[in-house]
Amino acid sequence: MATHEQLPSTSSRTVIDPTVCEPTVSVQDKSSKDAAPSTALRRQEAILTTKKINIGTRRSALAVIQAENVEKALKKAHPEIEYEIHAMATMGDKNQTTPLHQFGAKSLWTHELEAQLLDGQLDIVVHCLKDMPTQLPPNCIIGCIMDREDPRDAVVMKKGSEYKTLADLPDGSVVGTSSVRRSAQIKVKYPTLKFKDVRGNLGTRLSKLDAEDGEYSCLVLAAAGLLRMDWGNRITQYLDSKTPGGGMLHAVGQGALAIEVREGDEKILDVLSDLVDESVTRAGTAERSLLRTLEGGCSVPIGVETRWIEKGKLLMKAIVVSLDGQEYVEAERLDEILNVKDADEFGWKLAQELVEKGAAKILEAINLNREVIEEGGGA
Ligand SMILES: NCc1[nH]cc(CCC(=O)O)c1CC(=O)O
Repeated sequence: MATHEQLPSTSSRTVIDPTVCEPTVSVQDKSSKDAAPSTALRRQEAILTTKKINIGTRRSALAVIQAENVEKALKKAHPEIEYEIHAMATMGDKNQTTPLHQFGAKSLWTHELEAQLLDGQLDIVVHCLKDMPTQLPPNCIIGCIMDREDPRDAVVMKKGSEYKTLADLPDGSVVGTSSVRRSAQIKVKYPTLKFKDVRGNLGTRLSKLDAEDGEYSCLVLAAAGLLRMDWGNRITQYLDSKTPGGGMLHAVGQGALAIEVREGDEKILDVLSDLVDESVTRAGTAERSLLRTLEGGCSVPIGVETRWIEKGKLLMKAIVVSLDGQEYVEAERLDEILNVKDADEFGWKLAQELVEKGAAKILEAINLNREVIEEGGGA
């Protein structure tokens, strides 16, 4: 059963309708927060008593850049507070050989950091929203979803390649990706391409691609990671629903940064409220609600694309694909989304639409015959 992103319990924040579903995880909704009369005063007090914030992150180059971006934004909003970044290796970073599906849930990238957060050694943890499980552990919540880098997937050709797009590649060319969402969607449009797993952080993956005796013709990666690393010049094609010759939809949460905090840590929530991007929070919440409704605890090859058509009107497209690309179900929905609760319901409704169109059958077949149903492999 799907459960909603729970909102913090103070009256100043929106509360999910408990009759719809049991709340488990929280997202800070700035609009509802600002509505509280005593907010300004309480925030001022909280900020005055917060002296230092310990920021946790994975230790890959990309993760550290992301944490530094968060630190920069926090310093700008609250220069009086001291910040320290603690970068640590998670299980996913340490073990690059065990097939991802043997680890089970995505918490592979988040577990150790969450343990330190709950212990009090860390005050906030910076994550790619995409890497966060849709159900967080008890007492952990999303305190802030920040602005979003380009959410699209992108093609990176091997250095010196004469090709630019997936359509250019000769039959049998090998595309490097560990994401079944990517391979399944690409198979729909380009059935003659082959796929091979590629693991490691972004730098490692690019050197595997460029190696002289390398076996990959190209990689498909999140544009966001490449752009944050300043490797945007390696991108030869962006993939989205409108890509000529056949596009694809990105992962839930892709491109957005999220900050995880201890539930009830009002001081930290108040400090973070300056970093909240409301549009991204709502779009990200809708995407996660769709995933939570469909996945039933497991990762699945589903893609999404969200776009604000005009103020308050969100368009979401979604696709569920069989692993071989032979079957897929698509749906889209346009609705007025004024807060996180609307966004949560919106994602749930689009998931229902996909199920009605046959997504459940595709997902069932995948769950019965599970292989690497995991997004990515670390960055
Ligand atoms: N799977 C790992 C991962 N998690 C987040 C990103 C990219 C950055 C982002 O989405 O914010 C990546 C790399 C990739 O998929 O290419």
